[in-house]
Amino acid sequence: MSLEIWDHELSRVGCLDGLVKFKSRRRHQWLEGYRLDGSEREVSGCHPPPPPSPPKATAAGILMANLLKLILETASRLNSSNSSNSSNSSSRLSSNLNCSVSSDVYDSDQIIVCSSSTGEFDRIPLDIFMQILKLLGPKEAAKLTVICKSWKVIVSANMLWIYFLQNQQDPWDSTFFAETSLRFGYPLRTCPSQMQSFMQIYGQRAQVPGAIIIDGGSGYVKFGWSKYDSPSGRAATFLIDCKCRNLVTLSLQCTLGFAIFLQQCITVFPDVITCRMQVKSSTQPTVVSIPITQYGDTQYDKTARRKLKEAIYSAMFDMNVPSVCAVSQATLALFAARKTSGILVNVGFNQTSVVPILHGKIMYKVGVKIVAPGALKLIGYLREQMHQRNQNFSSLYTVRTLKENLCYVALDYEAELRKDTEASYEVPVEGWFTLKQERFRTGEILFQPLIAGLSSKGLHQAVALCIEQCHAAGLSPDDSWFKTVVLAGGTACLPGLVERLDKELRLLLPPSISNGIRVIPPPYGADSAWYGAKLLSNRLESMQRPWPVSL
Ligand SMILES: Nc1ncnc2c1ncn2[C@@H]1O[C@H](COP(=O)(O)OP(=O)(O)OP(=O)(O)O)[C@@H](O)[C@H]1O
Repeated sequence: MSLEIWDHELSRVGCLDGLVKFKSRRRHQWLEGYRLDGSEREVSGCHPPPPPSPPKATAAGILMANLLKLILETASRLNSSNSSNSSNSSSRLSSNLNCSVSSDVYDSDQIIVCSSSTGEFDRIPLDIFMQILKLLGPKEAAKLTVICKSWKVIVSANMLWIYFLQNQQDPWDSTFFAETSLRFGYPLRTCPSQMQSFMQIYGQRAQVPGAIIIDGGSGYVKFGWSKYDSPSGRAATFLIDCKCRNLVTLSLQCTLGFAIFLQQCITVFPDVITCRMQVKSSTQPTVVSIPITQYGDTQYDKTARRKLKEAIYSAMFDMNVPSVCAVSQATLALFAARKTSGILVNVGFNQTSVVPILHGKIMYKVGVKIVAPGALKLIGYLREQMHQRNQNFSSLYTVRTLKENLCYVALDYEAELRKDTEASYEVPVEGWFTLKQERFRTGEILFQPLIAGLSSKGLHQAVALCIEQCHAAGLSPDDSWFKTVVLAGGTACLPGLVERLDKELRLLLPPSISNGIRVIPPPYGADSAWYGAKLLSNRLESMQRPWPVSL
């Protein structure tokens, strides 16, 4: 058999008649025969093999892939002809392939030695072998496991499947997070038990069906498919606010947020699924995020949460959804930052919530804090300031656009007042607008609500109080879980917010507690909860058993 291939480093591989011949483009010398540990055995003028580089779909790769496919076919034929004595088939196949020496296989970061062989392929250095397998792709590589035990060991190497997982749409860390931290569902286990091999994980993930994800925000609902990179669309939900004020569907008195969410379940969600996503609700598992509505730890709050749970079930199952997973928006936003414990600060549409979460569970008994300013208040305050400066605009959309593009949070408010902060932005159709101090005065109401006439705690005070209470509660031997503060919500994208909150927390808290505090920006902006739900829905077990509802 002869084969010629080209690669970016090795210009040619000669005939496969026992020895593999490579010619280095840089050194123009033939390299022949490699020891199995990856170092070359000099046959004629050898040089060290090049470091492994990411494979490219070169002609060389395609040819090599074809070669391996050919081997696979031959091996499968051999395998089936020997199937009458299947227990010995792999060893006979090995001897057919002239096995004699041992091969080295990477297992995660370690190299383990197995005393089997791949016959003539033992002569190929492992890293080149791996490059070839990468070129083959996951489907074809998986087929090679049937050849014999040795091939199975090589092809099952974690490093290969980590590569395949890394090169999927999902970022590698999200795959790892979903598999290690979320795979057992609620309640999350502190220590994930033994990991499966990454080959199994790859195979199982490939079989997980897509789910519909609906993040029912109180201002905007975000919807889309778990298999897609980002939400397919967003729709304003705050418009149904006024309808909800009259909504009395439950015997229980409930908060406005509760009623809005219920209204969303009944009217918005069916519309999103059938009209906007154009899919039959009866065919798709669905993940729903639930805004923080009932945040106390009293019997009344617990009952309200239970009622909400039942209402979600009945609303979703009325739509014939095969399975539903409803998880708090705060928990999902924390997942998006690849965390299962920490303090989630959601700068929401109507209000801002500070939510302590331990192992994926909201710590109501420590206390969820609510501060008044949310996106709506910020927009309202900016509008007021613009009116005072006689700036005219035809819609709130203009104010929102200016907030998103010109506003920021000052690190030192007093110092910022003395600076020239004038900047302009062109809003489509409306034209150019210039803002001065409004640029940072707007975001400042998160820290000093009184500026906008709101008698609420500042965000930093609410977060510091939450951290102190988590510290005092001693819920976990690990004293650092509450030192991770994750921001979420569109308004949390305001530049400077992370730095200011970090600074204020260090000023407010004693060093023994503030040491090690980390404020993390919103992992995916306004879509953080949606991404958290995406991670959850790609979790394997999610699709295989009835899903829990967790508030
Ligand atoms: N980059 C940005 N900078 C500032 N504000 C932004 C940015 N992106 C989005 N926003 C604001 O975020 C707000 C919407 O936030 P979000 O979608 O998180 O609300 P929601 O999820 O509906 O609210 P809730 O969390 O209360 O349910 C809008 O007012 C929008 O102007």
